[in-house]
Amino acid sequence: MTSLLDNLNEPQHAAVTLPAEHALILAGAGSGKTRVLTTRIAWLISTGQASPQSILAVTFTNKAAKEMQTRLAAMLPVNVKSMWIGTFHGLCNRLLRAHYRDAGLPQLFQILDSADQLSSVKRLMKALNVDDEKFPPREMCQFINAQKEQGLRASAVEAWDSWAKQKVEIYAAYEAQCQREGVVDFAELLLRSFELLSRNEPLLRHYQERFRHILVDEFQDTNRLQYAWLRMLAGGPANGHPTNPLPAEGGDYSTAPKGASIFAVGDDDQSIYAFRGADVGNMRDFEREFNVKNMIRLEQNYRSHGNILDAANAIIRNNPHRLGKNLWTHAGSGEPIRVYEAYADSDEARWIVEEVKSLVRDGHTRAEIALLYRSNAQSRALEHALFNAGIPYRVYGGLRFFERAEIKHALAYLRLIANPNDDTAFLRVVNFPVRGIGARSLEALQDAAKAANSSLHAAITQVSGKGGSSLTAFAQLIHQLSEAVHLPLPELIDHVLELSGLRTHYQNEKEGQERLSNLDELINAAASFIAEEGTVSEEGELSADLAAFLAHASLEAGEHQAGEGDDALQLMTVHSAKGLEFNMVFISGLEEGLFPHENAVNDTKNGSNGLEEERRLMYVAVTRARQRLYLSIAQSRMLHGQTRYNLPSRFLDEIPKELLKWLTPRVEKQHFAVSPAPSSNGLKTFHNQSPVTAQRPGRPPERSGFSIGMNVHHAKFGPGVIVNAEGSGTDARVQVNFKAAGVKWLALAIAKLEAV
Ligand SMILES: Nc1ncnc2c1ncn2[C@@H]1O[C@H](COP(=O)(O)OP(=O)(O)OP(=O)(O)O)[C@@H](O)[C@H]1O
Ligand SMILES: [Mg+2]
Repeated sequence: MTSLLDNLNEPQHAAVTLPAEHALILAGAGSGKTRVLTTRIAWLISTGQASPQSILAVTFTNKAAKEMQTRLAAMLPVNVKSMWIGTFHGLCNRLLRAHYRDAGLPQLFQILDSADQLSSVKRLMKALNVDDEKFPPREMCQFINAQKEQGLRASAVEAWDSWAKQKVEIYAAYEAQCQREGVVDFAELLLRSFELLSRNEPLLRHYQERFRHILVDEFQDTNRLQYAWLRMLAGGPANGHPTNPLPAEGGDYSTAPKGASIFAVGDDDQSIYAFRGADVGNMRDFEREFNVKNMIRLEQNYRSHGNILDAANAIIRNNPHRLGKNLWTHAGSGEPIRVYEAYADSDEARWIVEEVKSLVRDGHTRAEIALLYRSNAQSRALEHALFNAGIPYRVYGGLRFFERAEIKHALAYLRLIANPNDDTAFLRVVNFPVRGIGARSLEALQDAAKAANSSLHAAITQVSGKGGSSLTAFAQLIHQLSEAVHLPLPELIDHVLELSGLRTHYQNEKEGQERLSNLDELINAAASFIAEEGTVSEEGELSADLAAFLAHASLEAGEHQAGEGDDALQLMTVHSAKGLEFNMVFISGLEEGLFPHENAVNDTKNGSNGLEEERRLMYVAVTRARQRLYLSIAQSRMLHGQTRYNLPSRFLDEIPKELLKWLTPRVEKQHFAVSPAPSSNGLKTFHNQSPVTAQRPGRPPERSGFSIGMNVHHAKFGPGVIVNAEGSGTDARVQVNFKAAGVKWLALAIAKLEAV
């Protein structure tokens, strides 16, 4: 047993062996928070202080949950699979599955992922004849999710003007639609399970008595509802007001009689989900409300070499509102941080490919090399170059396996087997593969469903004529598929692919080969899912495996993909890299406007400063690296169909110069070789013709002394780079991307612009 505690430093040891009381471990990146949390679970169990069943552990991703289970399994002879270790969504799903009746859900309720939610809202707004320009569906989804994350049902949202009232009405109609269809979105998983427990005293007591130890990783990124959920489970008051679960000011629940102890670990400097409602204030509230006596700080970093850590510390120091801590390491300073300034994104990608190749030649495994970027849109150019170079890579969080169209089609059939009233699934495949059901029949069906307040499936009998008979044939197909529900899951899927016509459809499609192999991969995924997590169906019960697999497909999308065992380069956004570590890390696209993201720079709403959050994100990115860190910049980049010219990110300037090794000369002034080309949206775009060495002058304004790509200075807006130009003589205007002020058009005759 002492071996469990070997290799812990003093504060880590103290944290692992704290008495069963509330505790907050506040510590920087790579200081061993996750390791401490996992070791504490093992220690509690192996010393007999806790049974595996009495532990609830919350991780940020499913990948992290799996890693924790693997580590625990290596430390302890217990069945870790049955333990409650998972994400908030995963744990809530488990709770709702176990108590679906009490939660007012069908047994095989389906989970809507974000894309499903959007299409569900769009469909609803169309049915309600709501102007989607005035109420963009995407914003409606954000609105609905934000309400749910505050614990507010539509009936509890206050609206003062007609615009707000209309939003609340859409929210209410959306709630009704989801309920009718037996589906829940991500935010609903949490709210529904919160309500389930807060309204069901015996059930709450059961779980409160069961979970004696609640451990939460990445606590800084919990939102208000998640915090309230934890607080309730831990034996805080059962929260009298179910529609408003937010903690009352000044509550002190530390004396609650049967309370579990909460062991929370987090890092305020790594809070990167404020834009999605996460609230660092939860750390302060936790400390105050639970009267936390055990506060431990860990400051020794075991992950990164000194130079990397110094860079991270230097960057985060620019944020004013920190709880304050500094990381240090015993490891030597290691190598300098390599910086490459490319003239274009294609050049950046090419350079990364060459570096990766040479790392692999030197014996590094690809799985230990990560390629990080701020936005998903950046991955396309990188993937293209990697694909052409034949480098195996895996994208986390991009277009994910379970989100591919052919997979969603197959899953839609499975969802209809589980629940024919799932209208989202119904509409996805009612005429796919094509079976002659036209828009008019569907409109008639939707009208009938609306009149009868029923699902589309239930309204089929109301539609007459030719459309009606095609719809009836579809209903028969679903019925026929449902009769096979007791087949083992992989066989059921195979059967569905065959009978639905999906397989034939893709066989006849020119480029269908990849889609067909993805569909086969779905069967494999189901088989390995059953092997790993298989459930035991009770007599007469609908296939529990099917329900579990569908939940898995919604919740785990993207976190692991086919061919997991291969040695592949790891591609992901910085957000999805949280908590992970790699020997070699590339951070690409370090440009103003991209990282920090332009939307964030001027964003100060919700009391959270967008730029500070971007800086924390940069801190997360840098601290993923163990041995070597590469930073890259592209002077021009194709994004969303336009070429943009950007300045290097301000975060680069925040790293002390002596830590950096420039692989390209730092050229102060760049001329781009550009030629204007018309684009379909009427905007003028420029395409790079050749590398910067070509030195062809930019286009108009002629003789003005300015050219595209030139660095300039403006008395009010400060430094920037010219990215576009039009007109000539006194009409000449240039578009400048200013480092601090963003992109602006200026008339040269008026603006006091200086070349620098
Ligand atoms: N006492 C120690 N001795 C040796 N290695 C350690 C020690 N503590 C932690 N480590 C190692 O340091 C690395 C970072 O630990 P861990 O991932 O737990 O940090 P963290 O604080 O959770 O980081 P993050 O904030 O990025 O989530 C891991 O590889 C871990 O195994
Ligand atoms: Mg961690």
